[in-house]
Amino acid sequence: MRKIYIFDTTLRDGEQSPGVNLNTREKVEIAHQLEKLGIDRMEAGFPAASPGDLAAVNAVAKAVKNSTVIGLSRAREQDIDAVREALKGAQDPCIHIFLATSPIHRQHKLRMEKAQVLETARSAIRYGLKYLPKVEFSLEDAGRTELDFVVEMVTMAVQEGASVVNIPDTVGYLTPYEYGNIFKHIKENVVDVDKIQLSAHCHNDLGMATANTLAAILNGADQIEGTINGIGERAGNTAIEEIAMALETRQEFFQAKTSLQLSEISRTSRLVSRLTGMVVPGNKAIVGANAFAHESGIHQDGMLKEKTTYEIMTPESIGLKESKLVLGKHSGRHAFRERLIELGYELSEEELNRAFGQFKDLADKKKEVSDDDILALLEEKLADTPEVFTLKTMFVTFGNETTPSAKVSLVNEEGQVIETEAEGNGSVDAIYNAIDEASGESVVLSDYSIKSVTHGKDALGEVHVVLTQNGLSVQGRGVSTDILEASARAYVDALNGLIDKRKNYSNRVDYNS
Ligand SMILES: CC(=O)SCCNC(=O)CCNC(=O)[C@H](O)C(C)(C)COP(=O)(O)OP(=O)(O)OC[C@H]1O[C@@H](n2cnc3c(N)ncnc32)[C@H](O)[C@@H]1OP(=O)(O)O
Ligand SMILES: CC(C)C(=O)C(=O)O
Repeated sequence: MRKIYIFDTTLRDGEQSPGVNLNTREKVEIAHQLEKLGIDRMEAGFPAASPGDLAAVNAVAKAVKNSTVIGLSRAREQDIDAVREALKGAQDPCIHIFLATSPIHRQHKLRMEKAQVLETARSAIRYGLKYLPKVEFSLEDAGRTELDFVVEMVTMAVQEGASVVNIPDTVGYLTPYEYGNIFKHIKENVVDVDKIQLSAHCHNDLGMATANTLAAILNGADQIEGTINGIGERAGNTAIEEIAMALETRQEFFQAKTSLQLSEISRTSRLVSRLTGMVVPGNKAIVGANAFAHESGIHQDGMLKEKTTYEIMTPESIGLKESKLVLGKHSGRHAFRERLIELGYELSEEELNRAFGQFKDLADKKKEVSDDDILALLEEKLADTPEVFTLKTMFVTFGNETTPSAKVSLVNEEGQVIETEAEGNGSVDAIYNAIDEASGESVVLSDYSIKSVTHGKDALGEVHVVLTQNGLSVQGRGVSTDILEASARAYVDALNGLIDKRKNYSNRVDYNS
């Protein structure tokens, strides 16, 4: 099967994402992980950009043993010299020289005629090859370049001895049909085209980077360029993990493969996200938190019966442990029962129906129902919880340069008012510390969530907490237009439930009897 070479530019085009700035140590850490992932070639930076980038590229060049390390350069001798300097010590160095070829870039940016572009690129490739063993040449904005000029430029690069010629859709303008067609045209019209590798480099401005890259592969591209998590200039680049998994999952269709260690994908994605600070959206293909999570009852039922009903690839294949069945308001009885079994409960049909009803009520109010919520539900007494404590007053002091503190007064069953004051890491923590003192209870806050129940500035906030104490879990809810008050109410509600549950523990509804 045909091998597709993977050129990673997370450290160069990826770093061009607004707000991202990787230091040398971070670049080297990512480079090591890219090696583990089995990346064939990695672009470590643009050495002429700054002395810092030159040093970082040099550090990567020296650290990496199993991939080609590449430095980017304009078609200018000073940039090429910077790459020479930066790649000193690299096992397998390569320079990547680019020059824009489209009419828009020629006229407005470079202010060059076609012939000047051709000759500038030719001289740069020659100069590069004097000092470095391999040159990749990119026709920046090839996607908007006249096809006959693309052929002329690629022919020149082949004649000058470039190893790889890259055809970027720099501004993410093309459709898969058009982009694939450029590769087909080059293959059919460039003499000796087999002396070079053809490379695809796509941007995601119209959300077509992955589709365009796959179209290039179908039309003869030997190498694809992209970044981890698809980060990069503007809307980003082709996400390498998407290409790798598309080729893997649809091997019979593409008849091409990469030599990536697919089980390193998840780890690489997490590292890049952490070091760049670019959060991966939950619904991102392959590496998003929801990519292997199932929430709706019908899907969860299918997954429990046979995973291939709703999963075209396994989470294990990218290095994750397992799929997630997320319990929420769309979940059904099958998934609920399965989770109960995992938690150690075997319920009768009647018990299941009752617990499922309570679960759906809770799911209507909470985005995701956790195991602690379920345990709290199962262990909850069916009668109304008597109020041992009620919240009378609260007063919170917060300033960004002072320690938050809270004064709380609770009324107990005997009608006594207990006033306490405590500090905390934040306002809610201070309130909870004060309530703990007033109630004399010692509990663990195992879940806290807040949501707005209505819309607008005067929206009601609903706080949901789960408290645990010696193996008992209880949930509590509080609603108020003020989120601090809602937080206090939820906590007191849960404390009352806990005290009541403790009293009645021996008589509790035993679902396992
Ligand atoms: C599509 C891409 O992603 S390309 C990579 C983009 N990445 C970067 O630009 C990051 C690093 N860049 C930088 O740090 C700076 O832009 C530098 C150091 C490279 C250049 O800085 P400056 O000398 O101040 O130039 P500036 O960036 O303002 O302008 C670019 C100049 O390069 C020219 N230029 C642009 N591309 C090329 C090229 N491939 N080859 C030769 N010259 C080029 C422009 O025409 C312009 O020339 P001019 O000054 O004669 O008008
Ligand atoms: C330098 C080139 C390859 C580039 O990043 C682009 O055209 O998008």
